[in-house]
Amino acid sequence: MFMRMVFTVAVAGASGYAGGEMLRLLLQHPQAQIGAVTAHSNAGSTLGEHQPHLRRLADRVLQPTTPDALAGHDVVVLALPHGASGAVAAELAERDPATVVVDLGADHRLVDAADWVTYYGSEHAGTWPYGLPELLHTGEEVAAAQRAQLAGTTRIAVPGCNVTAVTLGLQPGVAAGVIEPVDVVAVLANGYSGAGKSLKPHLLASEGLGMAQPYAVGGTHRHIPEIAQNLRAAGAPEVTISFTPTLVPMSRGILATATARLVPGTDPAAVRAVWETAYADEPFVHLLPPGQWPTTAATLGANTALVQVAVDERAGRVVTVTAIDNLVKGTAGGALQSLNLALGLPETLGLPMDGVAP
Ligand SMILES: NC(=O)C1=CN([C@@H]2O[C@H](COP(=O)(O)OP(=O)(O)OC[C@H]3O[C@@H](n4cnc5c(N)ncnc54)[C@H](OP(=O)(O)O)[C@@H]3O)[C@@H](O)[C@H]2O)C=CC1
Ligand SMILES: CC(=O)N[C@@H](CCC(=O)OP(=O)(O)O)C(=O)O
Repeated sequence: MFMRMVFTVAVAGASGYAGGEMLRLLLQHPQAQIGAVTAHSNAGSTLGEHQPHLRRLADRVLQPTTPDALAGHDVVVLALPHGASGAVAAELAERDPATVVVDLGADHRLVDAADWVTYYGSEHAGTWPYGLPELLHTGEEVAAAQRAQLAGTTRIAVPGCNVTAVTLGLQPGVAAGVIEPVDVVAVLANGYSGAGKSLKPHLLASEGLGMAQPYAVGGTHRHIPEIAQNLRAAGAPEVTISFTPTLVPMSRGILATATARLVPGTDPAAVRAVWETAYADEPFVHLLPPGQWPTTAATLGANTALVQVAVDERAGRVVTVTAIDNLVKGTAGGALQSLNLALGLPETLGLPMDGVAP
């Protein structure tokens, strides 16, 4: 719909990590024109005080996050805490249903309202088309169904960053029926930016720089139902997942190691071809050559997910390792990729394929 046009975009939560990364990517997008930038407690200050790396927007004044500030744009990106985007989105829909609203938070991701209540403990805001273009659906070799849902949509629920990493690692094996999704174990190393900017004692550099610390242990993490939802889309009738994230001293990045039992009778030598086929045509999901392992460093700043798969024959398990930048493919990059599809633009437009190193 905006094929040869500029689109205007407002970013709510522009003082935060996800909002800041969205702005960084939008500045590189040839058809995006940045409109209002809003915040909450920091409204009234300049963007440069919070995002000093975004030089071209340094003098922009952050407005309060109100429907008045956000209305009148072609696209609104909500980078707000959980529970805050539902009300804002509802007001925007009343004012201008044609505005494309992209929610980086969790409010509109889950299909089952009961899952929302269990893991988030509030009223469910509703379900929107899910912003993971590569999501496999049962019986398909390519992710055409998810892309079809995103084409022309005015609502996008961007996945959680941990969810993106674990889903991309495991879903080819689920869709092809070579792994059993009832005994999945995922352990993740997570950078601190995933926790947002708000101050918490365990996130102080004096504490965090010297340790790796697990959190949300024992089946409590909010991303568990979202991962299960995705693996069910890929064809798993039932999913059981043990999920343990670990904060490690890096600012960006997720390294997700997810393992599952190999379906008995499966030829271990045939497993790699399943992942090769699933991702052969994906611009942003790269299965590495045998023997090369994903690292978070190789994804920083890029919208890529690096994936590797191996079979542990003695344990009878398939081991997948996936690296992403939580703020790019895990949030803002995945959002922009989905937004391109929603606007009828080339999916890869304006998105970085190459990272920064070292
Ligand atoms: N960080 C990440 O890697 C990822 C984040 N996300 C999601 O993106 C969203 C934003 O996360 P992130 O940027 O990390 O968080 P931050 O804490 O860094 O930023 C939060 C933003 O929301 C604003 N805000 C805070 N409270 C309210 C409120 N009550 N109403 C409206 N605005 C408010 C803040 O404004 P102010 O500064 O003025 O207080 C700030 O702009 C969350 O839903 C998060 O879960 C999703 C995937 C990955
Ligand atoms: C390090 C850290 O705390 N990471 C966050 C990731 C947040 C995320 O992916 O986003 P949503 O909160 O929008 O689901 C976590 O594990 O909860």
